[in-house]
Amino acid sequence: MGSGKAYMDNQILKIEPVHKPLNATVEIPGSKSITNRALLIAALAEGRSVLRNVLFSDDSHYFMRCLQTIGYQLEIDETSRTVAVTGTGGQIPKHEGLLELFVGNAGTAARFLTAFVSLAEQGSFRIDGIPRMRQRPIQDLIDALQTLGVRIESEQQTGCPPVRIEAKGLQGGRVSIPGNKSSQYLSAILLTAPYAKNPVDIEVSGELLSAPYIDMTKRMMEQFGVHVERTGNASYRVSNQMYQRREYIIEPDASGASYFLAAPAIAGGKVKITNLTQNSLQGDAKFAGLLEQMGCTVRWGADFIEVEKKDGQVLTGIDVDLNEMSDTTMTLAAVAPFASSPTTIRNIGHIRIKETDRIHAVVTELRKLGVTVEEWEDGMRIEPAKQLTPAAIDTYDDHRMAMAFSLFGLTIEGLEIKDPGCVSKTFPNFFDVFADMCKQ
Ligand SMILES: O=C(O)C1=C[C@@H](OP(=O)(O)O)[C@@H](O)[C@H](O)C1
Ligand SMILES: C=C(OP(=O)(O)O)C(=O)O
Repeated sequence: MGSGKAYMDNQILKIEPVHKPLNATVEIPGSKSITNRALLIAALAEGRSVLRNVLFSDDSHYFMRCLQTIGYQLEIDETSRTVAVTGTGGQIPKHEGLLELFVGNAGTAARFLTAFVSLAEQGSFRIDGIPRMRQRPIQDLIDALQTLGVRIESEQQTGCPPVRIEAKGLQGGRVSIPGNKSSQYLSAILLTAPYAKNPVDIEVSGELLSAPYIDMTKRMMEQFGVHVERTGNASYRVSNQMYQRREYIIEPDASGASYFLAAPAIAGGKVKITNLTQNSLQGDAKFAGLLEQMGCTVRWGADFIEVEKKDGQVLTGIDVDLNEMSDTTMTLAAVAPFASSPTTIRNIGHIRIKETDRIHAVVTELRKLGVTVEEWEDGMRIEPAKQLTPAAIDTYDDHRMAMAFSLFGLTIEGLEIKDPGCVSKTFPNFFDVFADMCKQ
């Protein structure tokens, strides 16, 4: 089987069930969120940073290509998963005319690069993506950057990309930013704030969703030598500072790991993920805790995490607020029908504006398999399934739909995943790693 990237659009992949308990050790590619933060920070630092265990997927390719288009020198070695970035100490390279940056459907690239190019002293930039990206809101970030002195607008006044920026540097000052659509706006401002002309005081108005990603941003900024001051419950101050170039090892992707941790919960046996630890920067590493609540045994080692479902162990459903790790909604939704009681997933309304309307997509595909599900605006309740029927799963150009629903194929004979190549957004060799897990 080739890597996800090799698939043709609309190809269908049949998942082969496993007939014995799993017993596998799995290596997961680098984190998307950490890779794209590290690339941005390294570009802003002065001198050459070497990033290791870099994720090579659509989202990171777009990010790297955009940095190259802007004028950064990247030494890319995909075989050793290493990228060396020569940073320019906050001076964004000059260019003539309009610079077009294409970000596909990478939310992190769209949001982080919008703030990043706003640091340029001069120059016109246009950031655009695939049609779905043109439906993903960015107005709150545009408003915040305007407040900080940037000339920026949503080109078609839709509040979504394409975004036009006439750069003249980031002035800094006070800004309030809503946190109820995406945490990526706040991360974008925090990451670039050290290079504003004046200190930046940021206040989050209203609730902040996906909060662990802000901790990740803060912790990574600290790892590269920049301090973010917490000035209140929901406020931050970043003064003028410089990132320090360094060698940096990127953690395995915890959201990508969730499918493999969930596999033994469905098929029985155990799966160990190497190099993912309890000290992870990623909130999604806590997904294992949900499986533990459902009845699995979880072991954290110095350099691994392992999930086991013991022979005869019955899973129980859980009632969870998944706001802090909403990328794992699809994974939990795939485990839930195998529990003996219902699972309720709450406070995830914002996943309707991601790669697809994820609540609706999950509910629709679970129903195809014969699962009883109740859908509401910001959540769902999944009933235990007495019997699952095989189906061809629509994946909505959403990598997480493809990866999570593959889990059903571990026990259902004849389960098919449509357009499996969409996994290339964050995990191009997903199906190779999945097949290998089943074979071990
Ligand atoms: O900052 C990040 O790296 C991310 C933040 C989250 O998005 P939201 O803050 O939009 O929920 C998450 O879903 C996304 O996959 C990555
Ligand atoms: C929501 C996701 O991606 P992004 O917002 O970074 O495009 C994701 O990877 O599940």
